[in-house]
Amino acid sequence: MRGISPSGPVTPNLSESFYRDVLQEYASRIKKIRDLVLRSIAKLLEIDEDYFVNQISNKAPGFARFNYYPPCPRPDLVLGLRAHSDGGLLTILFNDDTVGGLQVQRDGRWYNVPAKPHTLLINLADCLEIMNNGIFTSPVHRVVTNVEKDRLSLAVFYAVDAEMMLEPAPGLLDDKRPPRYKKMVAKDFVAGLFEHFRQGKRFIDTLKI
Ligand SMILES: O=C(O)CCC(=O)C(=O)O
Ligand SMILES: [Fe+2]
Repeated sequence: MRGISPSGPVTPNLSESFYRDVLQEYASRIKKIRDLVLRSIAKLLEIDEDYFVNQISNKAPGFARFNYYPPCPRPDLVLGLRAHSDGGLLTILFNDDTVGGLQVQRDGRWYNVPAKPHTLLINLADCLEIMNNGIFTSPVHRVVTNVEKDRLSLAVFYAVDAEMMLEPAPGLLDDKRPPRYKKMVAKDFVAGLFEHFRQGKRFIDTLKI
């Protein structure tokens, strides 16, 4: 998938339909990984194995985004992508295997995610954090720039239907485990996400009870 030269991205002379076919093939393969991960999380939480998979209706959107980070002479001043958590259900990230840059935050510290060949990185995202009532959380991450090398990544974001009510799975709630997030219609959540991202804040934090 990679086409990078020291002077910038190379666009091989391949047709639009070739890219479409490759992306469609990729999307259909990673969908199986998405469902496997969602089922595994449900199993770990001891709820109906299909609970999260069933939250993805035919109307639920999925987006692919190619990120290109050119070399930057001042990584100390410029980020490739500012700190955020992904807003949807799950993100599958296909990272450049030769250049690092992705960092994950934990307890206020940043950790480098190693660049590894043949590796997909799966991010649990905000909607899934709400649905699992905060047992598994959506990690804050960012991308730092590199003086010499450019970098590519492909992120596929799986979201939920815009009209869906976002709320913790009923199977995870009882008298001792009350909901930790306020309910919200998914489209209102998405609208809030972008507004908060611009301000460098996380919308999900405003929904915590
Ligand atoms: O480029 C990366 O490694 C991360 C991209 C990312 O976090 C995003 O697109 O939301
Ligand atoms: Fe992200």
